[in-house]
Amino acid sequence: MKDITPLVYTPVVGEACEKWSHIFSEPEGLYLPWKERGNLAETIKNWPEKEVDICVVTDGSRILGLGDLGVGGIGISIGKLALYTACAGIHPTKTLPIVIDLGTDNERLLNDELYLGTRMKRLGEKDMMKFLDEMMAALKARWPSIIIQFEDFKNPFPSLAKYQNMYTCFNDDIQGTGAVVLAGVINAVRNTGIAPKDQRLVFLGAGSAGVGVARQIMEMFKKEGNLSEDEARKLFYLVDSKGLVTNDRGDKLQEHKLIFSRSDNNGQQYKSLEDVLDYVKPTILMGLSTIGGAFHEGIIRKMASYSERPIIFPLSNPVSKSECTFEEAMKFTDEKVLFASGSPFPTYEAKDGKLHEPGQGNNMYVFPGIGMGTIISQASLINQDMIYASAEYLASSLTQEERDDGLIYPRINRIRDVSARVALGVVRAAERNHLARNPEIVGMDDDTLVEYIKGKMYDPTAVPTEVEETDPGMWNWLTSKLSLPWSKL
Ligand SMILES: NC(=O)C1=CN([C@@H]2O[C@H](COP(=O)(O)OP(=O)(O)OC[C@H]3O[C@@H](n4cnc5c(N)ncnc54)[C@H](O)[C@@H]3O)[C@@H](O)[C@H]2O)C=CC1
Ligand SMILES: CC(=O)C(=O)O
Ligand SMILES: [Mg+2]
Repeated sequence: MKDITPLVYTPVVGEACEKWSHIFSEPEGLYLPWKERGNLAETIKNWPEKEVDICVVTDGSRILGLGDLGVGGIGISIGKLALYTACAGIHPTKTLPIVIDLGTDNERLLNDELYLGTRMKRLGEKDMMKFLDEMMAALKARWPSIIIQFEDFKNPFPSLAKYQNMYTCFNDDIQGTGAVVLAGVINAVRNTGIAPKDQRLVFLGAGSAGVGVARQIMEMFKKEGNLSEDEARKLFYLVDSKGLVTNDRGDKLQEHKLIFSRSDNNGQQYKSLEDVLDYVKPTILMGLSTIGGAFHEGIIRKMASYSERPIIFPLSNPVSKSECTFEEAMKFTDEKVLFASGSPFPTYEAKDGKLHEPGQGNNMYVFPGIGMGTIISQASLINQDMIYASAEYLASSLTQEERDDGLIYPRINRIRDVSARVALGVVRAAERNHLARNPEIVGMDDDTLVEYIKGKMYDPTAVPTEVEETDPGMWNWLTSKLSLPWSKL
């Protein structure tokens, strides 16, 4: 997993999405273009697999931190679903990558004669919602239990608000990221010895991921720190491209930022990150800004001057967009930082020769378990309690050895075990919320349920030898691959 995830996922998947129309070899997923509106149910029938458990859908408008990549965004749907198979054992033929093609505002793509998508400017939110209404209904009509994961939409809040109580769906960037970062923060905050009420958090980036993460951490501070909503909210300072988000900044704030907008700035506006840091003196600094290198030496040194164990999470992807590297964070904090990044970084050799491993605060630690837990429980909805449980079970899944080594996330090579634990948490939350519908799991204790989950995981090393007799789906899949050149197998 340690070797393969950087290839099928961040950072290399980002490059694949950028070059998608040039490296295209086979569809690998479903392309739903605007011109098929009114006909999406028929188009979706073209997908050859009878059973689909889960799909990842993007509109390609904000792929990692790389911006609008049009239909090239399907690479991220494919990459995420490859991780569903690798991390949670969802059978590959039961996964469906989707890109909806509503145009692109990327001039490079519009002028590229090899671009595979529709050559038109991206349509607005109203058209998108109409298209999504039709797609959601068509997916559910064909596969009634399908789980729909929304991924890398530029503005994902309206679809989440509209569909979360209607369909079995979740938004990975708001909810999955919120959960995975919360898990890292739970473990990191323990290591600082500073109580939640005395933490101060600055977020560079107030988009879907930034606000999603801030909301989840706020929930934890309310629960664990016995804080009121207002007391917890006041610990958060969000910074976007215009500076600190305040009520009197003079621009119309997007709806999702309002919850964290400050009113205690006495008319003063803080434009740069440096100014915000001087004002807040935070103990925690999060990067979800897509601005590579934004946490430069001066910023990191300031963080080191405010607390003994500064928490610095440069979470933007891919590596080129990371707000700083692990090496920089270690060097400029005198090796005291508690660190996690969205994309992988190499280990760091400290002055005393000890090797330190960076944490990877990436939603890949939770979305496979959220999907698997939903499949196992046969839950009809994915609610906030299920998302929160994924964070709690991830946080508590570290082994003693990992804790002794100072890790805040489990080692990636254990991801299958970890995903089973996360799935367990999701199932338990579904049961608590009366959403679970699988009669087989009623009354199972935790150990039995974890074994049950693991038993349902597809194991690629156990492909049956007589595939044509035992599993026609697998046979079809294999033969379709055999039409490719040998080198691609
Ligand atoms: N580690 C993980 O698991 C995840 C990481 N991400 C990463 O987070 C980043 C942001 O994703 P979204 O929030 O969905 O994007 P978004 O486009 O919704 O938000 C980006 C935010 O950054 C702000 N920003 C842009 N330029 C800035 C500047 N110069 N200074 C300060 N703020 C600036 C924008 O105003 C906006 O608030 C991406 O790089 C993405 O790859 C997203 C989801 C999961
Ligand atoms: C990891 C992820 O979902 C993102 O960077 O958008
Ligand atoms: Mg994403």
